[in-house]
Amino acid sequence: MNFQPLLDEIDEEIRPLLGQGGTVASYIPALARVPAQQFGIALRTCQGGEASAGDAATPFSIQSISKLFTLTLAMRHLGDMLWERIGREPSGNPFNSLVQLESEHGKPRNPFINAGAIAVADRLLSDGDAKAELLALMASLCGEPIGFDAEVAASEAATGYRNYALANFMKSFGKLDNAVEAVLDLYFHQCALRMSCVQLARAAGFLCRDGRHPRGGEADITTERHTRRINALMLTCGTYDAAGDVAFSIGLPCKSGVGGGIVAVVPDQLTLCVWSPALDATGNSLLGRKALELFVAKTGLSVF
Ligand SMILES: NC(=O)CC[C@H](N)C(=O)O
Repeated sequence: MNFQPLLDEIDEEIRPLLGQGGTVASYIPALARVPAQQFGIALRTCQGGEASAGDAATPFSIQSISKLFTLTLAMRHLGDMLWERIGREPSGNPFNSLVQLESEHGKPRNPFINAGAIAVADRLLSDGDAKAELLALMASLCGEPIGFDAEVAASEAATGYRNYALANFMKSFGKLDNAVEAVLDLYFHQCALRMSCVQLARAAGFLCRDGRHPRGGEADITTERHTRRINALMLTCGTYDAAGDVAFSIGLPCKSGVGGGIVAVVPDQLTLCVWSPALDATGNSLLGRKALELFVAKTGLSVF
């Protein structure tokens, strides 16, 4: 199927809504200065067909979408042992919340909230040069080099008080093996990966191919079993305390980031990435969600 006319149509419907709501993340200058009036959408089928519209080639800070890729690596390294340190339940709380950690003895609810991703980063660090491994994975998935935005990484470190609090709290429960500074250095860098919608739709391609490499011919990224589990976690936890509403209104596994990107998966069919920097109160892209709702309404594609 040729999705290009559909993506053009969605772009035309979304563009008049730009600037009409939401706020760009402002906790660091590099994100605060991103112009809100941008929208991109890109799609890749599991056979490799691609379509894109709007600002789909503009690189942005992928932020929490990176949690998808570090989780994939950690599941590869640790298998089911990973779940000794990290839960699989939606948190129902904001992504950077501290409240559940105390009563739950430093075990984060899931790998997609900040605490969970910090715990994943700790596990990866114990297994070698995690930054290099992450960059190699992203380059392989995209077929071109992907880099960290040094300014974003430095600002995340300079202002990441809550993330330091989360990491120190987990360390106090004996739930991080590595030094807090080293764990957060990896976490801040993964958040600072810069990619476009086109690159993210490609990179997530293994999630609609039962874990096989998006471009085929190369080693599998992960197993079919892990892929099913990653997609399940995206559906239940990938958009934080909006996950229930996203499942209700979109019905696809999604992973968002405060840079305004959302990756979505239609298992066995395609992966999508939408981007628009203005966020709703839950830290998810307002028009990104709207665009995914339009996509599902127009195609009838959903896991339900
Ligand atoms: N939801 C997000 O994208 C959060 C990422 C952000 N860098 C943070 O750690 O708070």
